[in-house]
Order: sequence, then structure tokens, then C-alpha cells
Amino acid sequence: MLNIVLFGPPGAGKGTQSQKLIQKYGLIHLSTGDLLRSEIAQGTELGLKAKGLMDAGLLVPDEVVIGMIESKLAQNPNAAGFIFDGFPRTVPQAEALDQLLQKYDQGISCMVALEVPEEELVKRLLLRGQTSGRPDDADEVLIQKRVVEYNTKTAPVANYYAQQNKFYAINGIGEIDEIFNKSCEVIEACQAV
Ligand SMILES: Nc1ncnc2c1ncn2[C@@H]1O[C@H](COP(=O)(O)OP(=O)(O)O)[C@@H](O)[C@H]1O
Repeated sequence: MLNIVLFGPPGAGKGTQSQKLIQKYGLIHLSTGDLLRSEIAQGTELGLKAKGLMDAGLLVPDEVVIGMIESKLAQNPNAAGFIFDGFPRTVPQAEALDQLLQKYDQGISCMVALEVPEEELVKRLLLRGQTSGRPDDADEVLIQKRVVEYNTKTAPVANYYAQQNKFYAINGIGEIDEIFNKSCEVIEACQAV
């Protein structure tokens, strides 16, 4: 199986690259942000709880997202692999993911980290906010809060995978196809290991 963690701050381009990568490698895209937004759209209890935190630019509790990923893995036993997008976002989530995959005798192949400077992220998210309908994209104060959450809670996840020699950084500035090609090079190199 090919299991990729696509990593990077909000606005780094994870969603865009995920779409291209799932097509090329036949993977299943698991975005915890998308899964949470779908819970909100369906008006579930989980969605209602998550909405307040998401609209405030804060992370939802680890057990909530871990539970969603656990059920998605169980629903797709014959998958060629997964792209995890926006997950894991904390070190406990990364540890839980390893444990979940272990149950299937699987593990993470590599982490592809898209690196984009902070001022560019804010610009991209404000632009996305004009059309995405996402309340957390529309307001610069909220965007800054998400960046702070990222820097304090999520950035350490890179180190978790670096310690396992699975961390690969890519410059997230440039043409979409150029970034995609670089991501594919990394993925094929770690597939060969
Ligand atoms: N793995 C996660 N752990 C905790 N909260 C999450 C996780 N994934 C998504 N969220 C919540 O959903 C929001 C939107 O996430 P996402 O769609 O990945 O957007 P972005 O990467 O652009 O911030 C986050 O700000 C957070 O509140």
C-alpha cells in the first residue's frame, strides 16, 4: 500500500495536490477538514460540536478526527492506499494513525510537506474566502489563529515523521504541475525504499 501524509499549513495547496495524486496513484483521499464539513452539512451531532471550534480557527479534539479516520479505513479494506490531508495535525493523532494502520499490517510510506511562507498563505486564504463559502477563510484574524494553531500544535508532527526518516519537504510556491511533479518524484523515491 502507498500511504502518504500530505502536510503543510492552511492554504499550502494540499487539497489541489491531493486531487492530482489520487488520480495518478489510485489512492483514496481522506481530508479530515472535508469530512468535518460534510458532518456539518448533514447536521450531525459531531458536526454541531466541531462547527464552533472550526469557525473559531481552533482544532477539534483528537478523538473526534481519529474516530473518523478509523471508520474510513475500515470502510476501504481493499484500497491501494490513502492520502491523508489535514491529518495528522497533532503528535497524538500521528501516533494513533500508526496504531490504526498497524492493525492492517500497514504504515505511512512518507510525508510530503508543502512549504509556503506565512504572508503568501494569508493572501491565498483570503482569496479562497471570496468563493469557498468557508467562514474560516473570510477573516484575517481567523486565518492568523489557524496559522498559530498550526505553528504550535501541527508543526511538531513533521519531526515525528523526520525521526522515522519519512519526511520530505517541497517548495509549495510555483506552478501547480511543477509542485505535483516534485511530489511524484518524492513519492516514487519512497515507494522504492
Ligand atoms: N486533523 C484535525 N485535527 C483537528 N482539527 C481538524 C483536523 N482537520 C481539520 N480540522 C478542523 O477543520 C478546520 C479546517 O481544516 P482544513 O479543511 O484542513 O483546512 P485548512 O488546512 O485550510 O485549515 C481546521 O481549522 C480545524 O478546525
